[in-house]
Amino acid sequence: MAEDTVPVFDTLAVIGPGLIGSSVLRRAQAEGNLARKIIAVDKSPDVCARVAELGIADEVTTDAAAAAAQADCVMLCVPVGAMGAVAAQVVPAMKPGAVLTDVGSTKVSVIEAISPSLRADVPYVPTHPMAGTEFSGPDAGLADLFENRWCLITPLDCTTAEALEKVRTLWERCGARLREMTPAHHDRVCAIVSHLPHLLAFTICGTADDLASETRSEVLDFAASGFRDFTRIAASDPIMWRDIFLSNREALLEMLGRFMEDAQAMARAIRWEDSDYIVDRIERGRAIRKSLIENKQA
Ligand SMILES: NC(=O)C1=CN([C@@H]2O[C@H](COP(=O)(O)OP(=O)(O)OC[C@H]3O[C@@H](n4cnc5c(N)ncnc54)[C@H](O)[C@@H]3O)[C@@H](O)[C@H]2O)C=CC1
Ligand SMILES: O=C(O)C(=O)Cc1ccc(O)cc1
Repeated sequence: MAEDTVPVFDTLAVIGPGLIGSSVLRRAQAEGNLARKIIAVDKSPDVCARVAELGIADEVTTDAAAAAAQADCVMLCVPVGAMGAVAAQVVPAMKPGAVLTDVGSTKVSVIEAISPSLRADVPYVPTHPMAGTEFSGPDAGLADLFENRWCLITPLDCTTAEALEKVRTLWERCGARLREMTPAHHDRVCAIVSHLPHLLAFTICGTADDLASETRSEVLDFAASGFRDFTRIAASDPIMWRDIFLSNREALLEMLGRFMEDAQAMARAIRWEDSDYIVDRIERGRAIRKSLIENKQA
């Protein structure tokens, strides 16, 4: 058997087969070399029934501990606020040497929440695939969601080299590009590139919605592409984003503070007709967009 056809894990349990978890399931099914057997676990019987209907896992159950007991890798794909409780349920049931990993959008507080459940014989590899959409649930997943997207990995002292290598291979086989960093650095980077933009999108839609009703209907009728682009992000899942904001509170508040200072500076430039400042800021935005396109991340 060629090396890249050998499955990375014998049995992979995906806990929370929503957008991200079901994308991993679909990829595992499409490639055949992520795991020999795939188990999907969700607390919601409706989600389990849908995953079974979609036929994207070999086994589907609401019993997280029973699935974890069979698995060589348990991947937590639940909202970040649920990670600690789910780890407490699954880790005691895991086989010695089986790998624990998560895909949460924040890392410091997820690691803090999972740490009390960790065992010396269960290596833990925290990850964050930087790919997604505004949709959630098992129907939203895509086998190529991670193709050419970054997956950030924040190894810890309890991350063995062997577990890290396996999780890296799993994400490479999902098509992702990998980057390792510390959990604290991860949270600052994601606060600016992901969490603050979502906060701004939710806020601007709220501001528009607070306007008098006739103006609000005009917003809906005439929304130019600027507003429309914010509404896509603002359609994201409220529980997931509540959890992200609360769990990355410090880094997010710091980036929001910086943003508000810069927005004030822009307001001042507009008030005093400082054209050079305005043009400079817009040119910087255009340059960032151009680099994203060159990096194939647009
Ligand atoms: N949506 C996105 O674009 C991205 C999300 N993430 C992270 O991935 C994780 C999952 O996000 P999505 O797939 O978007 O969420 P989702 O809402 O589509 O799926 C989450 C699933 O977890 C299940 N769940 C919740 N609590 C549970 C529990 N205690 N036990 C078992 N199942 C439970 C829910 O029933 C749901 O089916 C989150 O931590 C999120 O921060 C990471 C990258 C991108
Ligand atoms: O849909 C979008 O624009 C996203 O930003 C998706 C996304 C959401 C959460 C993450 O942690 C990573 C990516």
